[in-house]
Amino acid sequence: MISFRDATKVFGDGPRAVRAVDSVTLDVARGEIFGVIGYSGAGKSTLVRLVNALEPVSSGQVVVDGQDITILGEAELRRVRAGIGMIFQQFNLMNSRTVAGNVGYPLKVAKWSKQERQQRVSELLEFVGLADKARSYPGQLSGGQKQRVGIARALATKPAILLADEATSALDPSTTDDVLTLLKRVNRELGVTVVVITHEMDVIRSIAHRVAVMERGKVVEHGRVYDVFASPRAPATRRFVATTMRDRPSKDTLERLRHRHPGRMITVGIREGAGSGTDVTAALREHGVDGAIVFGGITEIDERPFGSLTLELGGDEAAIEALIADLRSTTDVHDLGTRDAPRDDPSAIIDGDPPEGSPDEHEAPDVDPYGFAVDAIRRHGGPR
Ligand SMILES: Nc1ncnc2c1ncn2[C@@H]1O[C@H](COP(=O)(O)OP(=O)(O)OP(=O)(O)O)[C@@H](O)[C@H]1O
Repeated sequence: MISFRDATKVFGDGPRAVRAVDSVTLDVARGEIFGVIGYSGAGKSTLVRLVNALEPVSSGQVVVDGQDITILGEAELRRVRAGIGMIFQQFNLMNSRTVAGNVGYPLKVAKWSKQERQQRVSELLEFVGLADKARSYPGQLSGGQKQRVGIARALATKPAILLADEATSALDPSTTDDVLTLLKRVNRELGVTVVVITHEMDVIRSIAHRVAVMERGKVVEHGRVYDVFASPRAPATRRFVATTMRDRPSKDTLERLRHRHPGRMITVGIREGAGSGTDVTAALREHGVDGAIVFGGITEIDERPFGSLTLELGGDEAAIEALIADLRSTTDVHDLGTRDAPRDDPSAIIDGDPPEGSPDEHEAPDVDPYGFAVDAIRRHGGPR
């Protein structure tokens, strides 16, 4: 549906030039929810603005629904833009118009008749659950309701693509969930391809099928959300995953755990199929080892289970070793040792450090290039 081919956008020139989007090659499939995540200034907004040609590329190509939009004239671009809806962090509603007036505005511009407009507006308000607010003004609505109006307006002309630029960043957690659920319905029920831009990995985890991670204008990693969560490669990706998955004990938590549970502890990755919660229970039973769950969390990504459990093991030493070896054949296991003989520290994962021996071990910065300290991510990026 959308193809970036070596797409580059440079602002300014000479030594002050900023490569906001730097040689991005990426495909967004028809009918999917595609997430783009990155810290402030990574180039996310510029990337989506290339899709509706609000910004022209400096070089490379952007192909939308089979059409190379980098070679189109203004009149043709207007037609392409009509097939693309957009929603924003600050909603961008017209305060002097009613909800119905806002939603119907694009139809007025597109010269729909009054009767057709009225019918389409009530259909849209019904879809977003605001049928009773047609005559209200934006000032009388909550943030979540305003974003619903934004979504209804973006869908008015039946676009095939919806671009959502930080659409939930101004909303509280439960309202965010409602809006994300609505975006899922837009995708599933109306077949609209949705591109979601965000700095919150929770948003990606909740709705995206695939994700691209951006850093300094480049896509540093992309793939299915489940795969990216299960084995994040780029340091930036690991930090994003750590902000949303709080299932592994941090250094401080581990210290407290060791105090309460002096025995042998392990952290076991829980995945779909092999390495599932059921497998862990079966392995414990098979090896005659007791396992007390002392920390952890399992969530769903792309409707598949994902997370980890930290267990304190009790029983015969040899049986425990055999159990760990067995679990290691199907999933990742961190052996935390005992209080008196501590081993692996799973907070290495939370800190975003690459596992030992990985190629970018020496590249993982404590502070990202935009001065966003890892500590700050931990403090402010907690679970919603
Ligand atoms: N119109 C512009 N003129 C000059 N520089 C720009 C312009 N738009 C964006 N930039 C620069 O391009 C880079 C990428 O910006 P962009 O807004 O795309 O990032 P972002 O990831 O969306 O961040 P944010 O979430 O803060 O908007 C930044 O360094 C920004 O300052």
